[in-house]
Amino acid sequence: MTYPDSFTLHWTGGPLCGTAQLPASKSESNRVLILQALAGGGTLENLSEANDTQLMRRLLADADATEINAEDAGTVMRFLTAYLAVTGRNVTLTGTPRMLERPIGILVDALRQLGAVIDYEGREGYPPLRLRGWQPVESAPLQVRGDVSSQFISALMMIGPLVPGGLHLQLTGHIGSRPYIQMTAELMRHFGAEVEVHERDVRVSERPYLPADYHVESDWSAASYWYSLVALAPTGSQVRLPGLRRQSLQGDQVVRHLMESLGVRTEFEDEGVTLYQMPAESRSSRVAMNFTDCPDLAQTIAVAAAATGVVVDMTGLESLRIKETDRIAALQTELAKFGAALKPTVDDVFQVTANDFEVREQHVATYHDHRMAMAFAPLAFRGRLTVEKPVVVRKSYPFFWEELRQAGFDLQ
Ligand SMILES: O=C(O)C1=C[C@@H](OP(=O)(O)O)[C@@H](O)[C@H](O)C1
Ligand SMILES: C=C(OP(=O)(O)O)C(=O)O
Repeated sequence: MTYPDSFTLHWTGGPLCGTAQLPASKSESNRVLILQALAGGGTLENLSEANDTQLMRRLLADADATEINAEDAGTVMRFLTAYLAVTGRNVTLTGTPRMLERPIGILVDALRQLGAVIDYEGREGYPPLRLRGWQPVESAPLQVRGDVSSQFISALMMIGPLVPGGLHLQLTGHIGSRPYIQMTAELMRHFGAEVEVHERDVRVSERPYLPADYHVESDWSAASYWYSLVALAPTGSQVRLPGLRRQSLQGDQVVRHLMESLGVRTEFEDEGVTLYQMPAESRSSRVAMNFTDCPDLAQTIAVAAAATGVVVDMTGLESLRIKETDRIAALQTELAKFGAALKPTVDDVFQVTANDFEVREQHVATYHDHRMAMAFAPLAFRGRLTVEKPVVVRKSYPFFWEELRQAGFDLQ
């Protein structure tokens, strides 16, 4: 699809009803691509069309490249750094200007202790990186901070079976995004690995991966935008989302509980879920939510809460500052355009509030961040709205705007 410079969105119909297609999980897809590369095979069904995943697939297939560009994909940058380090490649890893501001030192330090030769081509602790091979060594337990990005831990875990004597990580500090670590462990087991994750202790045995087939579940983070759409839509709205499972590996499935406070009920069916809008009286007036385990849901909830008038005390937002953009600053600037705020209160709490929330032809900037675009789009139920640089959705949900059009939005 081609994306214009901006989209003006507008809803003219009655209740939102129908079925929406979700992309496949990019977190599952990008792990399985690495694991199948290490295992030497297996079929992969329902691979995500997301740019982050298609990029991972292309880069893994290019065995001769001397420079690899991970663009703006955190999982690609972090997972490939570990994968390429232990496969002994001599290669430079780089990314978009924003990727060069996203830290990677914790992962590089750990890989060096495992015998990887890695240099910084620019600023210490940040990409671009120059990988110069691997002399595998048996290592003492590695101390790895858990409070910057779980992707470092997942990246190390996935190469664990190749490390002589296995891998032992001792996680330090506050551990964020823990469900993604669990997802990594589960998928590794699917490919024959022996891995144990306890509170702060991760152990992976040295043992070859086995090829295995995998069918990727739909993406729960992407589903969050449909929850928000149902929350903001006219009375009586409901949407069916195929491809989501009750037994999910994705921590963002917690959206179904969080969204109850904002008036959306979930019903599981054999092949997916249906979301129902509940009466406005069923919404909470004030609620506390912690995003330590599900940072990618924070923007969806902040915008939906502001629009529905639910005061949310948000915690666990620390990692938002180092994602595709500083998501806290971006939310603050964009919410202010609608008469809403995300204000620091006490002890790392950010409170979402809205006075006279109004949608009247505002332009939402997206900061190279797919989640800014998708989190604000549901506001089009409340008035005409322009989303700038809609191409950003390519990263995780390339056909998002098509789905909105199918659902009945006017997009110009
Ligand atoms: O491992 C993964 O697939 C991801 C982990 C999370 O990142 P952090 O661990 O940096 O919070 C999440 O925000 C990202 O979208 C995907
Ligand atoms: C943070 C995200 O992705 P990544 O860190 O993989 O770039 C995201 O998809 O919201």
